Amino acid sequence: MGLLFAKLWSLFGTEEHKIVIVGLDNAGKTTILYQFLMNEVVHTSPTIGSNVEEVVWRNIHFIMWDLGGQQSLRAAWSTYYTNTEFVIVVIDSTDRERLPLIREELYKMLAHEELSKAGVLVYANKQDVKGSMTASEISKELDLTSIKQQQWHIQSCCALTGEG
Ligand SMILES: Nc1nc2c(ncn2[C@@H]2O[C@H](COP(=O)(O)OP(=O)(O)OP(=O)(O)O)[C@@H](O)[C@H]2O)c(=O)[nH]1
Ligand SMILES: [Mg+2]
Repeated sequence: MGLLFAKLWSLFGTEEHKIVIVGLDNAGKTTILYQFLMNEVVHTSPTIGSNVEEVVWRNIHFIMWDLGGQQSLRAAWSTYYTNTEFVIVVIDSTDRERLPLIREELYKMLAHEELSKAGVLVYANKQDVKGSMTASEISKELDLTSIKQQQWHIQSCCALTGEG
């Protein structure tokens, strides 16, 4: 009986939630992952493939997949979507020129069957840089209010300080 209980408990105790972090190259995804993990800024280089880390917060285990954002790697994003509960979309708020491209990638991603019930968090990163776009500007440009199927939220942040 005790053994069974322990087994059940361990099942609940190790409940895991899968999160994928996507966004164009240089957006700050890897920096954000390690900010979550260690509250520290690590020196990053462009991610080839993915990084995966487990972040534990109040006994809840989050398995976070940080995907490479370079063009050649974006086609592989969809192979990570199975069982994903949350998607974090990281945007370089200084990168005005590529917003149309971000928009295209975002809606392509949201149309995926496996993400139809996922929660979406959009990070407007690099708010420390002067002249960066605000979260509301980005929200407007990306037409986020047109997203009806998923729950979404946009949050401005700075991965270097951990703000947001
Ligand atoms: N000023 C500023 N720079 C940042 C911020 N977040 C990340 N960076 C810098 O942006 C660069 C790219 O960061 P990464 O985290 O490697 O970007 P990535 O999205 O993982 O890029 P890929 O792996 O190529 O897809 C690094 O030089 C970071 O130090 C921020 O909030 N402000
Ligand atoms: Mg990276």
